[in-house]
Amino acid sequence: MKISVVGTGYVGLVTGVSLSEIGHQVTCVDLNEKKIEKMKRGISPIYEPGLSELMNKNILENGLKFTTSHVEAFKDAEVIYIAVGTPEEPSGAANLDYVEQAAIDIARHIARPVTIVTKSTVPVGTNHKLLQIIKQNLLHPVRVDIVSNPEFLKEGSAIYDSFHGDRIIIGAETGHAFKVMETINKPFGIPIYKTDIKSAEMIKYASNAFLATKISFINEISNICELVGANIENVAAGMGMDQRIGGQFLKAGIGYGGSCFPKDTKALIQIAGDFEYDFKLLKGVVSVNKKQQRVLVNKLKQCFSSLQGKKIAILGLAFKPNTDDMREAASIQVTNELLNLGADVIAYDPIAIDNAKGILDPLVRYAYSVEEAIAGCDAALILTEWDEIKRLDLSVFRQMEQPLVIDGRNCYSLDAMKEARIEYHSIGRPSVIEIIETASL
Ligand SMILES: NC(=O)c1ccc[n+]([C@@H]2O[C@H](COP(=O)([O-])OP(=O)(O)OC[C@H]3O[C@@H](n4cnc5c(N)ncnc54)[C@H](O)[C@@H]3O)[C@@H](O)[C@H]2O)c1
Ligand SMILES: O=c1ccn([C@@H]2O[C@H](COP(=O)(O)OP(=O)(O)O[C@H]3O[C@H](CO)[C@@H](O)[C@H](O)[C@H]3O)[C@@H](O)[C@H]2O)c(=O)[nH]1
Repeated sequence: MKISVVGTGYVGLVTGVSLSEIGHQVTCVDLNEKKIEKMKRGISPIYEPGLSELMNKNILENGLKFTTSHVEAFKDAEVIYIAVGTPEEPSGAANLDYVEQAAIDIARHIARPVTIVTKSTVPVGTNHKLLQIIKQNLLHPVRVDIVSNPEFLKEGSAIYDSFHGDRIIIGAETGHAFKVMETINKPFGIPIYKTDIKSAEMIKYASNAFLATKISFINEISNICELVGANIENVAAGMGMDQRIGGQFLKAGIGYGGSCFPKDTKALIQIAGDFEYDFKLLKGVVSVNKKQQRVLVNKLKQCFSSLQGKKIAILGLAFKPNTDDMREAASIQVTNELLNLGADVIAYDPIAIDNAKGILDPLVRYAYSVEEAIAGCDAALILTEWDEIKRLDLSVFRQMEQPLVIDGRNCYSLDAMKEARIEYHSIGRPSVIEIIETASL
């Protein structure tokens, strides 16, 4: 089918590339000329494993196109996906300016029947509103169907997720729209769940809110583990064996970040609030997450009488491994707090440094290897569990005069740290200094 995708952020680009890969004729349109120029030259604007290769393959083999022209993108399209951002408003609500503008852009350029598919995460009721906006702005009286088709990809494994997702949600109200979506998506071979539009919109928010709840829950348990002397890794493994609970998203750490969980949890609280419903549980999830992001600095504070002038290495800046995305990364809060406490902060990330430079405080200095970051430091804080960091030869920490590692992602086994005789504090597990002290009694 002839498909256009509006917006080439994570979702738009991955959607465009994967629809092209399964044989559709795809044109991606974005207002950002620099981005489009890059993609035309085969350069992905995002670091995402496998994306650049698949994008170039589809440019060459399947005629995947990029443009800034609405005329070029919309004139022949049978289906148009909206994948523009829905960022957080100061109130927590989703900002719908970009999706509404995209709807107007579409309405002003279509001259044949079109199915509009919303991939962006939008509050319940938005698709009906978009359909109204489109109908009010049409220059030619053509049939328009609307579909809610929320996206569930995870950054860092976006390509894999597109081809191996657990389900494709299709919210529609006409037989024609369901048929078009089934035709488009059949080659993915992923189970399709058909529902009404409002339920599809809610499935997306409820799914993210549930996953965020799992994370805040396990983080609370990890804090209690530290108090009672249990080990969160063992607790999560034992819990996850119960298929009703499931082992995924039970990794304790420094809270969730990224472009989705923080904003979508707040947006759902707001959606409920619009109907005077107080979503107490989700408010708890959000406040636990805020508290959890402070856990590392609190642990560090307990190791020193003052952090004034202390040199602290930050290992990992991206909100999760295998992405250069810095949106709502814990590193923002942690570096700000350390600088406020007078520490000298030197940071390393294998991929995200360029993005970090535009986001972190200018006082943060950067290193281009783990070794360079920790040389002469008083402590190293691990914020992102990159493979490179997990696989480090632990002797590298010996470059610190008194090795002290505070790990927000539980990258190393307690036994290995004990053997390396490195003071090691992690999440929900006994501290290695205590183990060394107890063993030598
Ligand atoms: N990032 C993810 O992993 C992810 C996963 C699932 C769902 N989502 C949802 O998908 C949506 C997009 O997220 P993202 O991270 O890809 O967004 P993004 O903000 O990174 O990218 C959006 C792109 O849309 C472009 N744009 C804005 N208005 C436009 C217009 N009128 N015409 C053409 N282009 C326009 C921008 O220039 C930008 O390149 C959001 O609603 C988000 O919540 C994101
Ligand atoms: O057990 C876990 C799992 C994740 N996280 C953290 O949670 C955040 C989000 O991680 P993840 O969900 O893997 O990445 P995202 O790319 O943000 O993906 C989420 O948000 C997307 C946007 O809506 C959805 O499409 C995905 O299904 C949903 O997983 C990151 O900070 C992770 O470090 C944990 O702390 N513990």
